[in-house]
Amino acid sequence: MTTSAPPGPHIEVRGLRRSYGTGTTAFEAVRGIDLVVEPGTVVALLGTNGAGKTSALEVVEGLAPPTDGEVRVLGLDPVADRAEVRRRTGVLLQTSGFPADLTVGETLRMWSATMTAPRPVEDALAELDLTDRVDVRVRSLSGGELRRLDLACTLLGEPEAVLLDEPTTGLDPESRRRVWDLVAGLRDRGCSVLLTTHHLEEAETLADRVAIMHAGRIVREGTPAQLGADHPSTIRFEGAAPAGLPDLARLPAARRVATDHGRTTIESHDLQATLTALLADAADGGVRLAGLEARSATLESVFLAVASGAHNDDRALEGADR
Ligand SMILES: Nc1ncnc2c1ncn2[C@@H]1O[C@H](COP(=O)(O)OP(=O)(O)OP(=O)(O)O)[C@@H](O)[C@H]1O
Repeated sequence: MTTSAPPGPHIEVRGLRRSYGTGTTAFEAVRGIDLVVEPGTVVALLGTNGAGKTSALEVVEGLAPPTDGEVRVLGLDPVADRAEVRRRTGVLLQTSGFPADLTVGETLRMWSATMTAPRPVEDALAELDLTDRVDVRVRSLSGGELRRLDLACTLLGEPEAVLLDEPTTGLDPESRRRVWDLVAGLRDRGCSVLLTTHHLEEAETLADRVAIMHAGRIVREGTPAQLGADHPSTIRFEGAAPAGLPDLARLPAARRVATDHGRTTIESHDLQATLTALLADAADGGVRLAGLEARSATLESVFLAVASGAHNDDRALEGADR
């Protein structure tokens, strides 16, 4: 990896807008977003379907010019300085377009031949667990293997900045974990990573910062902990509230109690206070709470609030129409 990036963010997006079509049929998919990815960090772009994640990422990748706003990758313009940006970044698109007749090994060697300083193909194969697939033709690969081949190609040039559009879609849990380790390794060696994902656990595990998009705008941005801070924790157990327990709604810091899908959920603003009181009541009443679990606010609760339109619209509109 070279170290020629100027000091400052590896990826910088300011007031980015992207529209499709013109005139009365124009549609603005990205409506003024700001995003910064510092070296050695992972930023996850989450969002509802059609939120504009891919549309934004394609501009950062240099595949389309912005309708308005500015994008810098390693201090360069991804469209005007396309050749250099391409050489120093790794891009994983949502779908790959490898020739179906080539084998895995041929594909990687062909890719490697286009690069100035690729790493050994064998290392890339081993890293993505593809060594025993080296002679298999692309057309015969499973969806997960194809995704791993795609990733191997993305990382072959030892990129300084990496853009990954849904890197683990279609991967089984074990392969997904392997990709997470790989992304964490990239970060540890100073690489910047901007990825989109629908897996909230992926964002929670990997991302230093998360941006949640909805209808073309970033409506939440921060560390996973910051995003969860305003949201209630949850306590769950199987079935309805058992006889022998006092009214759950009167537990300290309990906000909402609901029983659906065969489970009772208690939302709390102070998990420790609510849980302590619940356990004391259960002990006093000789009640066993089956399948008991307690969780701090997760990205899932933040995301669901955004998706259901319960987010703070003032913040959503901050970036609008600037
Ligand atoms: N070429 C295009 N022409 C017109 N509209 C488009 C085009 N590409 C995307 N869109 C629209 O732009 C919006 C944003 O799409 P985009 O693919 O960026 O969303 P996304 O957040 O990546 O969605 P998903 O999570 O479903 O992949 C969608 O409403 C989509 O229909």
